Amino acid sequence: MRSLETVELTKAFGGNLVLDKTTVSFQHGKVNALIGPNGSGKTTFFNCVTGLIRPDSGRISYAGADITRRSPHAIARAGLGRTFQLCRVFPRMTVLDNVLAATRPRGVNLLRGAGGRKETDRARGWLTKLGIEHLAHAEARNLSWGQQKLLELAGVLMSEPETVLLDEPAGGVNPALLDRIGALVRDLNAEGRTFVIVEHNMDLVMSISDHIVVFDRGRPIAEGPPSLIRTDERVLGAYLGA
Ligand SMILES: Nc1ncnc2c1ncn2[C@@H]1O[C@H](COP(=O)(O)OP(=O)(O)OP(=O)(O)O)[C@@H](O)[C@H]1O
Repeated sequence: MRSLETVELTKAFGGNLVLDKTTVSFQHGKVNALIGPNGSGKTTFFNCVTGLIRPDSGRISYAGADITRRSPHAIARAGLGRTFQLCRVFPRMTVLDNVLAATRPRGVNLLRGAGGRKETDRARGWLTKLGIEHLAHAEARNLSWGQQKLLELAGVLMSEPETVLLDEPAGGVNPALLDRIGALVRDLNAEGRTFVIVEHNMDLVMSISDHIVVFDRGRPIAEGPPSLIRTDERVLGAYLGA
C-alpha cells in the first residue's frame, strides 16, 4: 500500500535544479529511508512534502489525497509529522512545556490552553516512552543534542502523526543514544507508524529500514530493501562521485 508519493516533483533554486521530475513512493506501515549524497535534494524533498516550500511543478499525495498546495498545518492535520535537521526546540522552556507547546501554532501564547491534565499526562507519556521523563523540568537548552532530538520527536508525536518524517535523527548524536533512536523507530513502527527517514548514518539506515530510496541529483536512482541497496552499483557510484 502506498502512503506518500510524488509525481514529477520539480524544484529549482535560481538555476539550481534540485528536484528533477522526482517520482517516488514510500510504503505505508514501513520504515522507509531516503538516502543520497550531500546536496542531492533530500531536505528539499521533505520541505516540499510538508508544505514549507512550494514545488515549481508536480504532485504530492498522501494516503490517496492530493496535498500539493496545502499549508504545513493542513499537511500535519492529514497525518504527516516531521522533525528538522537542526532540531527545533525552545531552549529556555522546560522539556515538558516544549512538548505541550508543540501542538500549538507558533507565535503568541504558546502555552495558552495547553497543559490541562489530560494533555500533560499525554506529554509525560511520550517523554517516558522516549526515555527523557526525568528531564521534564529541565530547560531544553541543558539537554544534550541527542536528548534535544528526542524532545523534538516527543513534540511531533503529540499530534499522533500516522507518518513521521525524520531529518537526520542520528546527526551529532552519541552512539548510546543512537541505539535508542533506532530501537524507538522500530518500536513506534510496530505500533503502526510509518517512517520516512533522511539519514547519513548507513549502519542505522541498514539496520532499521524496510525500504530504501536513493536520490542522486534530485532523482531516485535505486530503491529496495537494504540487502539490495547495499550492493547496488549505481548507489556506490553516486556516493563515490562516479
Ligand atoms: N532555500 C534554498 N535556497 C537556495 N538553495 C537551496 C535552498 N535549500 C536548498 N538549496 C540547495 O539545494 C540543494 C539541495 O539541498 P538539500 O538540503 O535539499 O540536500 P540534501 O540532500 O538534504 O543535503 P544534505 O545531505 O547535505 O543535508 C543544495 O545545492 C542547496 O544549496
